[in-house]
Amino acid sequence: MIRRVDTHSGDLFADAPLLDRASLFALLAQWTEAGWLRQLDGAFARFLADLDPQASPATLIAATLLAHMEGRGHSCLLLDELASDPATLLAWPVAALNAWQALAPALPHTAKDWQAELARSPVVTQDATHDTAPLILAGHRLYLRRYFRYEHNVANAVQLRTTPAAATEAPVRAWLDRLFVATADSEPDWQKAACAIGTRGQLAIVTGGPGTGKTYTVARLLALLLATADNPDTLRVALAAPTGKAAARLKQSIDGALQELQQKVGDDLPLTAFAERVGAARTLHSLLGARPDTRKFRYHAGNPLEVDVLIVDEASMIHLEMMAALLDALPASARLILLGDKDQLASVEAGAVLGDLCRDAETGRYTADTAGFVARTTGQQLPERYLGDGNALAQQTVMLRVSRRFGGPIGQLALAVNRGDTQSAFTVLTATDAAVQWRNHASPQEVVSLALGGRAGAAGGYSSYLEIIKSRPRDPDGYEDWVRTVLTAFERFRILCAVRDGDWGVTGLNKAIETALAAQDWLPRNRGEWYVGRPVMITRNDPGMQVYNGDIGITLPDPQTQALRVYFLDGQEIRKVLASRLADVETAFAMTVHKSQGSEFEHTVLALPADASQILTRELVYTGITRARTHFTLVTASQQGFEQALARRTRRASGLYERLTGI
Ligand SMILES: Nc1ncnc2c1ncn2[C@@H]1O[C@H](COP(=O)(O)OP(=O)(O)OP(=O)(O)O)[C@@H](O)[C@H]1O
Repeated sequence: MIRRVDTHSGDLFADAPLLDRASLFALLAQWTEAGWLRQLDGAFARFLADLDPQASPATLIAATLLAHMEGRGHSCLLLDELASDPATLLAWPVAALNAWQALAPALPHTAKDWQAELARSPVVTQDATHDTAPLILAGHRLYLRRYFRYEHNVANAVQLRTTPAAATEAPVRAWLDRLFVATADSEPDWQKAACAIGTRGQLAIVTGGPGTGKTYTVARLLALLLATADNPDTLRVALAAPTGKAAARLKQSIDGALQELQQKVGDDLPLTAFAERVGAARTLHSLLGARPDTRKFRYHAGNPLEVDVLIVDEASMIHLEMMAALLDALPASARLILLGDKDQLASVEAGAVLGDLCRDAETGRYTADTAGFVARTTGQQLPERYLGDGNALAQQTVMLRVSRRFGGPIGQLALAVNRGDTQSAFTVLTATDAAVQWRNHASPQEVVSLALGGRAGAAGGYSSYLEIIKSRPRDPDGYEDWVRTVLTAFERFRILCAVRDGDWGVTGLNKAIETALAAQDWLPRNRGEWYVGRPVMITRNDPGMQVYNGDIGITLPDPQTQALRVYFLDGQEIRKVLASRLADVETAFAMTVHKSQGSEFEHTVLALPADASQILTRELVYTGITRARTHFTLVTASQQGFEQALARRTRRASGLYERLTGI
């Protein structure tokens, strides 16, 4: 019988563990108290124990871990890794792992043993279609029913959409030769190939790092689709992205690219009128018709979106549930084009959908059939090294490999980090280039001083937007323009954190920055929760008020009533909400790297604590660096923490790739 566990060492104060239900729940309570599990994880096991009074402790512990892993972004629990390498899978602190090891003799030893044990319980099924059990066992993967269904639906929809449809190749070739300039490069023009591939099948993915021309390419693909459409006047195109900011940026870039193309193609294609018809880009929540208090959207298979072509940018931020909802709402006849950087951090919520979908993007793995199609439609032969036997999705995926505006030190640093090449990263960080600076062995105070404008030559901290706030116009006519200037100035500089809590985290730094700005009279010294100049981020969707998770606004007085309102900028459009009506917000001088996805700032500061264990990953550092447009400052507590981050990859358990590949 297990009586007690030492939460420092993980030692069990008992001899050999003999696991029964009561001792299991006592143990789970201790693990929760120690912070190794969430309350929810144990509560889920209790719920299953009520459903099946015979459920074995091993089944209940698997359920607890499954809930726990879902909370950490995994779509399933990998039983083979749980048996063979729990330390890597669970990534728990040493004491927790010791406790797990002490328990191990009482648990199944191999993946097969786990499967056999789980299969015995009526709360687990291997037949998801006929049985309503809450847990689904699929080989060595254990799923919550909800996630199994999402993954299954996404895989099915992707498979249906990637069946190549017969494309009329001659007009595609003719238009592609007009839209792209021929190059003498030995590498293929992947942008041109992406456009060709985008015309066959009902799904195409264009992935690439920042500035590789994803929007440039998709604007040409739109022109191509318009030029080759049976009924171009009625072609319905929608633009969307996970956040309002990313959506506004997408619309702006596409409009710009179409305007430019209009000059190229003259009267042969009405691209300017087409851009106007496309309308504004929406957030995915708004496109799908999110409703308050329900996970269900207004648009779904029974009430599909009225669209022929849907372009979704920043697809790395789309979580599994959202991707399932998006594919469900899209009519079979519609074409979906996903744009995104597969190397960025995955969504906060469970799933790493773009990463899973782009598993073969680097190597291409194009079949002879695809290579033939690309050759006929673009006049380019794909080099041997990109040929292979990839799945149907790999045939519809193109990776853009050349960055057009990211070649300097920031681009070099991003590349080195993405490869895990610590040496090259240090070479860039220690070179004396104004674009990249590194403050090592720093304290959080260093970050605060940067927020006050402590770096010459770069967008200088937050004082510049606060300076503009001080010159509020008296004339109400000029008010909107002033609001726009304030919001634009705020977007020039940002502090990104790896963690939420502590001195290096979002909460600690926000507080310290507020205090420091107030000490220099940039902010009111006596301020309540809401004050003029407070930047805030929305932390929960509220479709009723049209504010969405991740939206960033600034608190300013209403020109008529002086009541404090939060103003948001979508492209050039201003939205405002009464501050007192916003419940789910946090101050946004410092924000997490996760929440910064889809945004770029002239000067980005990335603050990395010495030890944030599993949170500090290569993807996190890469995402942080690639938010910087002209200046990047890395602030680290220790060099070792940075090195460890580069060595650590984000891995999310999922069965999506295997489903698509039929493994
Ligand atoms: N083939 C090309 N020839 C000339 N300019 C190009 C080409 N491809 C892209 N560009 C230019 O490079 C810049 C970056 O392109 P674009 O914005 O499309 O990249 P992106 O991958 O969408 O970037 P982000 O990651 O920021 O969304 C733009 O100014 C674009 O006009």
